[in-house]
Amino acid sequence: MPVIIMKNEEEVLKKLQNLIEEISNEAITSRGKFTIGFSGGSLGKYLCQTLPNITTTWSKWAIFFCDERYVEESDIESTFGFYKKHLIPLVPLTEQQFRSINVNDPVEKVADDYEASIKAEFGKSSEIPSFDLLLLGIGPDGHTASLFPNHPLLKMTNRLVTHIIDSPKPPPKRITMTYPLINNARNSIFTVPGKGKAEILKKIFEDKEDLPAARVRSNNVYWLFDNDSAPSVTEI
Ligand SMILES: O=C(O)[C@H](O)[C@@H](O)[C@H](O)[C@H](O)COP(=O)(O)O
Repeated sequence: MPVIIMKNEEEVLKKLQNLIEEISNEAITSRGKFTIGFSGGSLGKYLCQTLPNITTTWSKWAIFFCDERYVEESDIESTFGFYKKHLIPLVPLTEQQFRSINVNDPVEKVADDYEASIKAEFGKSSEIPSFDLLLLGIGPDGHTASLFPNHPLLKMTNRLVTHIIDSPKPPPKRITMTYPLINNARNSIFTVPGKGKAEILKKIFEDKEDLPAARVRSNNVYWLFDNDSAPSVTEI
């Protein structure tokens, strides 16, 4: 559970950049590709600021979403829509390298198909896939991906991807990775600089509240804080 405290957001983003570069190149060297999960929210801005500076083999990247809103790609709330508009012009990635969703299908089917596409990406073995890296955020209520406090999805063990229709964070309908998939990742990174994250990180690290983000147990979980967000206790 590496907790890394940097001086400020700029230093946090440099650390994020270095970790993504290092993890991507290890994955490509060892396994011939790099499987990564993007989240929405402020991570989008962070990736636009960092990914253009890394040295990697972009064609080997397979990009999925830790969660995605059930909206048209053209909708401002679409996470893929954000990356298509703001990130793709900055780096040598193609749209096809992103596994987006088809909202012409019911949300239940979208989740089923997304799970099937992840299994296909990793080969149909019965093993739970191990993403090389999941980039996660944390909401003010301690949610991560679209796993919200006290929600039944927190207990789901028989699915890798599922759907939610009552997300407390709009929009209400989403698909989301579940803990069996998230916790089998080789690495996950929470990029959480800034005063705005201090309170929720205090709840998790100092008050030991059992919130959804605190339940992430990927093989390596990196918490990237800065002096404004870092709790006084850094063990959970
Ligand atoms: O699509 C989403 O809504 C995200 O995946 C969500 O889990 C996000 O990561 C957190 O809400 C943190 O968002 P911020 O980083 O913008 O606070």
